[in-house]
Amino acid sequence: DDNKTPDSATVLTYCVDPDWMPYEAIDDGVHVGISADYIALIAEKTGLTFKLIPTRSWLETLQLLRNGDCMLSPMLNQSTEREQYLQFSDVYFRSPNVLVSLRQQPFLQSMANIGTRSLAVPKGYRLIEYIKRHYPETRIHEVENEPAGLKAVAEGDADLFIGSLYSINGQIQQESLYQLKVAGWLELEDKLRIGVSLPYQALLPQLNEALGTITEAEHIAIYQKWTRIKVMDITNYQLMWQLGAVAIAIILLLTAWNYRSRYFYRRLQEKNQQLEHTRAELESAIQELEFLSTHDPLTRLYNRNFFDKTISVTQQRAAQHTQDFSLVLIDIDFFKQINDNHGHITGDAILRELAEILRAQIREQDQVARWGGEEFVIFCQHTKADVAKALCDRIASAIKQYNFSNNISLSCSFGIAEQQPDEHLLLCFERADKALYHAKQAGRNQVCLA
Ligand SMILES: Nc1nc2c(ncn2[C@@H]2O[C@H](COP(=O)(O)OP(=O)(O)OP(=O)(O)O)[C@@H](O)[C@H]2O)c(=O)[nH]1
Repeated sequence: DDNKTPDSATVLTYCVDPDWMPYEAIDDGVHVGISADYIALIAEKTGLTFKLIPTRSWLETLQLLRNGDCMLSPMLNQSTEREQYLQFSDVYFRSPNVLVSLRQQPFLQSMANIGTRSLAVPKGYRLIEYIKRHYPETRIHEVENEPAGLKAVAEGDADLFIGSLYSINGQIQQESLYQLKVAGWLELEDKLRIGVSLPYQALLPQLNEALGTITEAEHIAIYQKWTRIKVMDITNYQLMWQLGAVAIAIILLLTAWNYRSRYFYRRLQEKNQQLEHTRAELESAIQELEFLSTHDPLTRLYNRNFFDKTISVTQQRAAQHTQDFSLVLIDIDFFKQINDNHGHITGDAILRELAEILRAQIREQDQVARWGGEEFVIFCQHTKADVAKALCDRIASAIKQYNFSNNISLSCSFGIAEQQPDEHLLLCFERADKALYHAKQAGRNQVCLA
């Protein structure tokens, strides 16, 4: 067949990489892997017949392609060097190229960071071409194939291996090379095509057409069939630990912050409670003080201070409205004897009991105060002397009936003064005092009118 034009009768010979799973390999003389499935698909779609020429290495495959002993190779990258003897189809399969190192190596990210590390690359791979062009400083350590490259890294003969993600993944799983990890990605990805030996390039349009009719579902089915292996652990542990540490630090900080806030909140609440307590105490102290400033602590009646103030205000009002009032002075008879005979404590009790009687007997408009030791004063507004007298009689009889402490019987003397027109309170008081004096003089236990 001189013009090399393919027809359905032609058997197309091809060579593959014998050791590049899952892309392709030769297993007991049979072509297996991704490219085997694509060859089968293309055969089905075109009616062409393909025949594998087995080889022992990728280099041998390239050799057979170069001298035309193989018409094509179904899955390889295009490169300048290869273009000298191959024509390439459209890309039909892509996969990233990755760097592999021992686990303890740092994460390198890309070729740019490999520095002086030695790099294992399979012989004949166009990656060698690529690295020599872009990273001429790199120390390249050529190996037979991908498994040999991975082994070199695992055993420390090379620092890094470079290859195709899916095949590396598969081999790490298969060989249990778990001391290896992916240490970076290459900017270069595998764009896999069919390479046709130049004398047979007329095959290409038909092959491209066949590739073009492969559906997405068919692509995915093949991809999944051969890459359905556990995803290699490509975790960057160092970064993970760092992130973890940062996260823990943040959590601890937040917890500490929260704890401190709560602590301060509690302290604040305590302080507030103390403050509230102190405020309440202060308020009651103020109330007590206010009370004491106008009241007698023993009898809880008004004291002289209140009486002075209130009466002077009332006096002014009385002067304006010519309101009349009466003053009643009350003095306990022989109180000294009570103290002497029964003691001061009983004397105090008697004073409180008398105060109780006075409070009970006075009318709403009256105001009673303890004037001094055993002396009381009642200020009776709008009250004439005769009405004040009636009040005194009522008080005297209440005292008589009252059951005092220690069964003490008690009497009081009363002095009443009715305000004269325009009379000053003090003068009125003096007259009441005089009346009281008369009551005492007249034998006590009686009411005297000024
Ligand atoms: N227990 C007690 N005694 C008081 C208080 N204030 C004054 N006294 C006593 O009241 C007595 C008043 O005595 P005097 O002024 O001599 O008058 P009296 O004994 O009541 O006799 P006459 O007023 O003349 O009937 C004194 O012994 C005071 O010590 C007090 O708050 N409590």
